[in-house]
Amino acid sequence: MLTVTPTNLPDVLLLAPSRHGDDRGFFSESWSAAHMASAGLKFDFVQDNHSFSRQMGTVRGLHFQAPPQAQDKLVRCGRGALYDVAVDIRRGSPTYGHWTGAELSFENGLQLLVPAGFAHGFMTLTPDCEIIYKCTDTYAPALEGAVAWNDPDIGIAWPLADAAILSDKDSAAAPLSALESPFTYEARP
Ligand SMILES: Cc1cn([C@H]2C[C@H](O)[C@@H](COP(=O)(O)OP(=O)(O)O[C@H]3O[C@H](C)C(=O)[C@H](O)[C@H]3O)O2)c(=O)[nH]c1=O
Repeated sequence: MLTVTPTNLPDVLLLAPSRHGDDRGFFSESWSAAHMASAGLKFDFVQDNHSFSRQMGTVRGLHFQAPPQAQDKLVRCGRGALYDVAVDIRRGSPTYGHWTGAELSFENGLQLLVPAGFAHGFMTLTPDCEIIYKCTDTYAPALEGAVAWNDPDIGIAWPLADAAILSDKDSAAAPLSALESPFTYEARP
């Protein structure tokens, strides 16, 4: 069973696969093409990513891959907790530059569906935090792009903004205003 909840950004969805608890713990079908199809969702995932961040307050993002290898992502937290964020970077979108965020954790089992056309990033809320996410295209470093995590024009309300730990790459990312976005908004039929 899969529960799908809309967010304030159309196309970015919060998914909750059911968990079967017993005295040992729980079992969950963390991803099922059948459950996705039942919810009207079809994504051909081809790569799983798994990253580990030792320190609370670690920020990775905001990143995207440009077409022709743009990636839809289905994100979950395997250990600890994190604040996951998507930003609409589709030129012409009525929600261009708008963001949505959700706390994903081992405990809540929630997942965020971040379609291509959205920059993705997260901030860890615990030490020793693991993120696991499925992607619909393979890694293409030449097509990677980034937007500043703390762009004031986006205004993401990061939970631990004063304690952010970033890579040099992410510290140097430009604001959205400097981006020639490779994505164009197409209204759903
Ligand atoms: C993304 C990626 C990276 N790598 C290698 C490249 C580097 O040697 C090393 C670390 O890469 P990076 O610093 O780009 O990792 P993150 O900062 O976690 O980047 C990710 O952060 C946000 C949250 C994302 O949504 C993207 O998937 C991705 O951009 O892993 C690979 O081998 N394959 C990959 O798919």
